Amino acid sequence: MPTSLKPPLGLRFLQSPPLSLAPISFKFPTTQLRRISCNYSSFEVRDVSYQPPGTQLRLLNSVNFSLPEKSFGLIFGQSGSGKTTLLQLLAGINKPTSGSIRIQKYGNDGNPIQSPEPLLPEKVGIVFQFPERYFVADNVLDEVTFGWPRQKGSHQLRENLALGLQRAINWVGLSGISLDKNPHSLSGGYKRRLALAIQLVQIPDLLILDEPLAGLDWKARADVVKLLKHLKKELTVLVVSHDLREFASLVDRSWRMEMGGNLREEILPI
Ligand SMILES: Nc1ncnc2c1ncn2[C@@H]1O[C@H](COP(=O)(O)OP(=O)(O)OP(=O)(O)O)[C@@H](O)[C@H]1O
Repeated sequence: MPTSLKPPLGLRFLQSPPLSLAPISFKFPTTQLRRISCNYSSFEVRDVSYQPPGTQLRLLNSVNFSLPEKSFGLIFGQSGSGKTTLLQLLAGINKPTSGSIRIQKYGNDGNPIQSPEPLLPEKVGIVFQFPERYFVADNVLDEVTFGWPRQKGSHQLRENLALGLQRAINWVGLSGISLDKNPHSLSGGYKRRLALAIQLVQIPDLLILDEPLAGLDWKARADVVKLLKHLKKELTVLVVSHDLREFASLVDRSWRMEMGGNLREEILPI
């Protein structure tokens, strides 16, 4: 059967019982984001320092910054200054030695409306540098569903994942490609789209990208920038990059990471 005639992704994943997957609007409905229109939240990093366990090295030094929801932040700085180290803390891969990483909700008067909540690692999507190097499957469907629950009895969860997957695939513009395709045979730009879709299945509170343009040709770079411009309307996006000019039109806040792990707010030096 030609791939284009195969059942939609959700059906193929869930198999039984079948889902009715009528055309879905892939614009993120506000209700699905669980956001209340008159309030807003901000992702906040307070006094975060980091020493790798068992060392005396201080890689991050009392880092403070915040990023309101649905905005685009860019961190730049010299190689070896600590940018990736910070992203790893935000994604929960390592724990800060001190300080907090949290979500603060505000009312429309600008005052906090409740105590801050910790940013949960499962609510952070992270796309590492050269994500395609970590693809493990030999087709797009397996790549994107890798790690999903396989056991019976979790139908609701799997259904939500499948619907989220369809939405993510459409959102990043991958709906036209065959799910049987080997991820490694995709173009550079489409590999990055796939890596993004994997992170968008469950809508993250924070989407982090480490050098998302690295290794791409000019056309793929322009595609990824355009895609992130679109994503920014719906998500809070934090990017680490040296490609300041290409991101300039998207950036709401930017910071320079100085050697020694000191972060300070700075407009892009372009
Ligand atoms: N676990 C660790 N133990 C000791 N040193 C480390 C550890 N992890 C990172 N480093 C060092 O911390 C410094 C910051 O590294 P990091 O990868 O965060 O920098 P970066 O700003 O992301 O650099 P690049 O732009 O090259 O990716 C580097 O000197 C690195 O060698």
